[in-house]
Amino acid sequence: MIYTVTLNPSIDYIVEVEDLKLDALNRMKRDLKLPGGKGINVSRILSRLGVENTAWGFLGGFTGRFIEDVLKSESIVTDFVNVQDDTRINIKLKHGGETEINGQGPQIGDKEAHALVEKLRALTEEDIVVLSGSVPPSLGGSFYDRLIAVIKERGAKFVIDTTGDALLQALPHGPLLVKPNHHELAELFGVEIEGQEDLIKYGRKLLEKGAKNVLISMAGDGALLVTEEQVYHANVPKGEVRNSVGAGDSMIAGFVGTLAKTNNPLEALRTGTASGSATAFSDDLAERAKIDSLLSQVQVNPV
Ligand SMILES: Nc1ncnc2c1ncn2[C@@H]1O[C@H](COP(=O)(O)OP(=O)(O)O)[C@@H](O)[C@H]1O
Ligand SMILES: O=P(O)(O)OC[C@H]1O[C@](O)(COP(=O)(O)O)[C@@H](O)[C@@H]1O
Repeated sequence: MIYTVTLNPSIDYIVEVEDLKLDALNRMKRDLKLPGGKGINVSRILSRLGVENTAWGFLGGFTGRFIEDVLKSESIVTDFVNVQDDTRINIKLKHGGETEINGQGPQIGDKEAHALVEKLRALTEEDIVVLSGSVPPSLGGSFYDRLIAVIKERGAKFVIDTTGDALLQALPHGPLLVKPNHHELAELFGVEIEGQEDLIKYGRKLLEKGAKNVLISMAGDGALLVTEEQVYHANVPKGEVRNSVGAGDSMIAGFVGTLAKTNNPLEALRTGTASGSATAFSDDLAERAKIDSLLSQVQVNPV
């Protein structure tokens, strides 16, 4: 079974304006409220791909109820710890470009944090846990370490999609997959990355530090999969970009769901890329039909 963990879910409030004017009244051309947070996005795509999964994390208040209702309407199994404060609302402002303003997240107390850790004690060796997104400041920087300790104790595998120290600290524990985008990879090592050779060089450093598979996503330029054996490149299919929020999460869902089913990293890369692009070409996360229709356009080649 695949479990996703979203410590800091969000309602993604997508707001489109014709021409953004600062210090003035702007009127929305269009707006859309979507359940968000990285693990939740992974769960929604896994379920569209027919991969059984359960969504774990923290939800609170009227915003939390909205998210839970949408997930239930999509028949996703949820098992969230309830918190007192409202789940955050992240603003995704479309004004020609895409400007994102993400909230800090609610206050989470020791009791609630402990309740989530306890849920992980039911894991088995058959399970994969996808740890995705930022950690609300009230949980403290090392909360993922606490979860990883229980995952390892239970013999389960994990994927981690986060940034900075939280990601670096997780590497020695051998994550099945990490998926930095090209900007995050450069930031992680505090370097400028010039081209494919540099991407591979720093991708290999993540392998040396313990990751089993390193997927480097490059938005419209596709993705590189760096493994011990080989490096592969996947191209992106053609389409009109509508909303790239959640593209990375969709890629992780496609990759992990397919790897769990087939144990074939190349098929996983192909489905992951098609899933990411299908979401970039959709208003909300991609529907299954769109992912399937793009699959034949994705070619995976050794580099
Ligand atoms: N502009 C785009 N055109 C086509 N595919 C895209 C585009 N943006 C994202 N994708 C797809 O989604 C994947 C992940 O996107 P990316 O933006 O790199 O991740 P993140 O959302 O984590 O920053 C890409 O590898 C690609 O398959
Ligand atoms: O936890 P963070 O890092 O603040 O990110 C949360 C945001 O990331 C998203 O999950 C989208 O992530 P990606 O675009 O990287 O796939 C949004 O739904 C959410 O608003």
